[in-house]
Amino acid sequence: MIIRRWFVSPPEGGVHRLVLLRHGQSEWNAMKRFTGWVDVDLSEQGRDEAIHAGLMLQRHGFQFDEAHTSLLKRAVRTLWSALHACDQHWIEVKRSWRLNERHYGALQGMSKDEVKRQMGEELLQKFRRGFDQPPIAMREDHPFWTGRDRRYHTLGPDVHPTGESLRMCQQRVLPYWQDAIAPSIRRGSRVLISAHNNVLRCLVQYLDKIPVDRIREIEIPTGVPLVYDLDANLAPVGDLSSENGFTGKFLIDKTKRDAEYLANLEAITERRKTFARRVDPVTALNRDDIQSQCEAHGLQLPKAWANN
Ligand SMILES: O=C(O)[C@H](O)COP(=O)(O)O
Repeated sequence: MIIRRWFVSPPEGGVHRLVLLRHGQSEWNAMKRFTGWVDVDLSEQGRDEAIHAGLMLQRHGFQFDEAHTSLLKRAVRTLWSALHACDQHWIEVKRSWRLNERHYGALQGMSKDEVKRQMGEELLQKFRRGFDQPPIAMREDHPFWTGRDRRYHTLGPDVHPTGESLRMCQQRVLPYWQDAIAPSIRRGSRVLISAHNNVLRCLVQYLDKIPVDRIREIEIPTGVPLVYDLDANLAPVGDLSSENGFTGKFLIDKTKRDAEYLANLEAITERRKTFARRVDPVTALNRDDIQSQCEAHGLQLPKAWANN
C-alpha cells in the first residue's frame, strides 16, 4: 500500500496545508434535530468517527502546530479525540465562539421532520441550505436560550445571535479566519480546524469563491478530514470542478468510508479505551517507563524510583 506522507516537512513551494474537520455525529445529528448552539455531545458513533479521523491523519503523516475549535463540546471532543488518536495532544488549541455552529434560533431542539411537517419541505430546505434565510428568531423564554450561558457573557446582547442565516454566520466566522487563523497559516503553522457543518461550509465557500446560489451543494460529512492546499496568498490550489464542487479533498473516500472504518475498528476501540481511562497522575508514573527513559538517555534511575 502506498502511504502518502503529508505535513512531514515545512510547506514546500509556498503551499500550506489546512485541515477542516466537522465534528463526529452528535446525539442530535442522530435524532435529526436542529442543534446550533445547544451543547449536545457526540453519539457513540460520533466518538468513533472522531478517533477514526485522527487515525487517518496519523496514517497519512499529518502533523499540526495548532488547532482551532468552537466553544461547543461536540467540536472540542472531536478535536481531543482526533489529537489523541494521532498522538498530538500537546499542540496549541484556540477556542472561539466565532467557530460555533450557525445559531439556528427558535428551531434549536426541534426535529427536522417536525419542521418539515409544520412548515413544508421548501422552507425547511431554505432554513438549512439557503444563504440569506434566517431561522425564526429565538426568544428569551425558549428552553434552549443561550443568552444566560456564562461562556457567552462577553458577547453582549447586540452580538449574541438569536438566529443566523448562513450569511450572518459567515460574517462572524470570517473575522476569526482573518485575525486568528490566516496569519498563523501564513507564518507556516500547520492548522487543524475542528468545527461544524455550516461554519465549514462558510469557509469552503469563502476559500473557493463558490457562488452563493451554489452553496446548497456544499455538504461536509461528520468526522472526515477535508484537506486544503493553499498558495502563499491562501488561495486554494487544485481543481474546482472536482466531484465535490470544491478544491478541498476528503481524506476518506465517500465510497470507501465504511470499509476503512471496519478495517480500523480494532485500533479505534483501543484508542477509545485509552482515551476514556482515568489516569491517576501519581500511580501512572510507571517504574518501567521511567527506567527505559533513563536507559535511553544514559541516566541512572533516580533513587526515589530505584526502591519502588
Ligand atoms: O446544528 C445542526 O443542526 C447541525 O449541526 C447542522 O444541521 P444542518 O445540516 O441542518 O445545517
